[in-house]
Amino acid sequence: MNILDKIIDQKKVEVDEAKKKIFLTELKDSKFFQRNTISLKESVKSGSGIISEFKRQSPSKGVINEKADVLEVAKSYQKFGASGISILTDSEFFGGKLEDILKVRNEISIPILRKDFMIDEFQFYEAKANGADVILLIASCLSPNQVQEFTDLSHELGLEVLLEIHTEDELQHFNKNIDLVGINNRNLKDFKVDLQHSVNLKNLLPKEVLAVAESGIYSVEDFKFLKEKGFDGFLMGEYFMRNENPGVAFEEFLNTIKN
Ligand SMILES: O=C(O)c1ccccc1NCC(=O)[C@H](O)[C@H](O)COP(=O)(O)O
Repeated sequence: MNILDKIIDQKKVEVDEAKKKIFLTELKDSKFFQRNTISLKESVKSGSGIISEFKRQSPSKGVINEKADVLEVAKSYQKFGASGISILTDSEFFGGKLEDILKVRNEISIPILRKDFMIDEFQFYEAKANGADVILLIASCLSPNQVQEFTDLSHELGLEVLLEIHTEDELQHFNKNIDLVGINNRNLKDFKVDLQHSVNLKNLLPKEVLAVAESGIYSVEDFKFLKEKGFDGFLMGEYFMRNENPGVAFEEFLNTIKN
C-alpha cells in the first residue's frame, strides 16, 4: 500500500466522523457559506503566480515547522505578494486543520486553497463554510467522472478547481470546466521530484490552460526554469516553511527572482 492509498483510507474514516459532528444544513447556514469567493485564476494571471503554502509536516519530509503561526504567515505571504495561499487541512499526515482557514479568512484578501484529499461531497461544503476559495482535486485519487461531478459541485458553490495530475494517463481527468491544472513535480508514490517530467506533461495540455507547477521547487533556478517553460503558477511550501519565518523567506525569494 503506498502513502496515497493510506491517506485516502484514513480520509474516508475522517469524513465519516466529520459527518457525525456537523450536519450539511449547519454548514450551509454558516457565515461564510454565502460569501463571494476570490478567483485564484485571476490572481495568478495578474500577480507573482506564487501560491505559498502553509504546511507543518508532510509524509515525505516529516516535521517541517511546528511553531509557525498560520495567521502571521498568511498575512506576510499576502503582504509580500503571494497570488494565493494554500492551507493544508489534513491533520493525520500534514498536521493541518480546517480551522486554520477559518482563522485567516477575515484577515486576508487573497484566495485560499483548501489543500486536502477531496473524496466526498461533504468536504466541498466544509471548504466553502470555512472560507476557502479553491479546492484541489487529485487525479490519481479520483475517476474522471468524479472529477467532472466534483467540478460541477465546486462551481455551484462558487469554488474554483485546481486539478492535480502527474502522469500522461491522468490527462484523461481534464475537462474544459477545470479552472487551473497543477502538475505535481513530485511522484506521490515514491516522492521523486522531476521538473522536466512536468514540463513534458505541460506541453500536452491545451495552450490556454493555466498551468501550476507544484512541489519540489527548492531554488530560484528551479522557479526560473519552470517559468521559462511556460508555467503560470507555482505552488511552494517547504522552501518557505523550513524557515523560522516563512514570510521573510518568501519576501527574500521574491526579491531574488525580480533581480
Ligand atoms: O509533500 C508530501 O510529502 C506529500 C505526500 C503525499 C501527498 C501529498 C504531499 N504533498 C502535498 C503537496 O501537494 C505539497 O505540499 C505542495 O505541492 C507543496 O510542495 P513543497 O513545495 O514541496 O512543499
